Amino acid sequence: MTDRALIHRLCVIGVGLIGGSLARALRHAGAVDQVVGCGRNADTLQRAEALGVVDHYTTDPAHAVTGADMVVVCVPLGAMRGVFEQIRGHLAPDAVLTDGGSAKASVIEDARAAFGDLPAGFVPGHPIAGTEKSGVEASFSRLYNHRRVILTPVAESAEWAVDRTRRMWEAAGARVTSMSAEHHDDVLAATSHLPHALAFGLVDTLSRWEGEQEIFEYAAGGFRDFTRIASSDPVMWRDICLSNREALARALRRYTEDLQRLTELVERGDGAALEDIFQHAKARRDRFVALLEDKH
Ligand SMILES: NC(=O)C1=CN([C@@H]2O[C@H](COP(=O)(O)OP(=O)(O)OC[C@H]3O[C@@H](n4cnc5c(N)ncnc54)[C@H](O)[C@@H]3O)[C@@H](O)[C@H]2O)C=CC1
Ligand SMILES: O=C(O)C(=O)Cc1ccc(O)cc1
Repeated sequence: MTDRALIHRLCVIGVGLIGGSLARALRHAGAVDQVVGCGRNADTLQRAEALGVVDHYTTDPAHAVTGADMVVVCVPLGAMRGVFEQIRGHLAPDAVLTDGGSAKASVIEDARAAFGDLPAGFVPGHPIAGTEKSGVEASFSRLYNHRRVILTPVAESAEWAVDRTRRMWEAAGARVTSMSAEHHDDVLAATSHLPHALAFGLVDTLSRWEGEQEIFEYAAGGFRDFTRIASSDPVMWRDICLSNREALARALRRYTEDLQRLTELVERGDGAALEDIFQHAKARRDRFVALLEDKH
């Protein structure tokens, strides 16, 4: 007799980069018996089935969650509440309900608005892994390898549910930590939401400068590195910025103040102060990259 898989029936709502990669990783690890995909578009789901990412699919979320012991919602943040409303009353009592959304307080608020009393199986989560690409075609099984996943359990989250969610992400290759949704949103505003807003903003600004054709023609690797994430999905990032408005606005203001100071140093020609900033930043980034490489 073989061991029981960690998950019998996995339901992924939103089979794109994040949901598709999770399904692939769990299949690869032998951690799931059956994967049901759900989305709005039957053509996309059919492609997911053809790629072997899901075994079955349906466009009806209520039907999709029926009989699932693990439900992972991987839709853009603006679609979370609608999905929760559609699955309300159809989850098995012992099912885990988790998500991959990039902001967490808004997902919890959406779940409270949709469910009233939160199910004991509800465990919000966020894989700190992704790319600038979207859709099931961009998904791959190693996406979560050695990457972090943050869980932000609420008071209602049962221990068995948190434990099963943690084991699912570990089976996908990730390292799991927990924190409050508020802390998560502050940290991610600084490390992810701010850089994405800046990259989108920089490319937009330059694209409206006179002679923009020439600017882009002569852009070097540094420009490409800095702006890769401006190729990310605009609707997804609109939703993230709106869902984490307060923390992101605080981060943008702090950054604007420092940028103002940098502008003054350049105008004054204060080479010593500029070099100080650059030395400090280089040392900090080199340390960060070395740490990342250590973990691989
Ligand atoms: N792209 C990234 O690098 C990361 C994204 N996230 C989060 O993961 C979530 C999903 O992002 P991706 O997988 O990148 O997006 P994606 O665009 O690749 O996939 C989203 C899927 O959800 C489906 N969808 C949209 N609205 C829906 C609805 N109302 N009902 C059912 N399905 C619906 C879309 O058709 C698509 O298949 C987002 O909440 C995002 O914030 C988290 C970590 C990294
Ligand atoms: O493309 C990249 O490097 C990313 O930073 C991907 C990413 C996007 C959104 C998240 O919530 C987490 C990771």
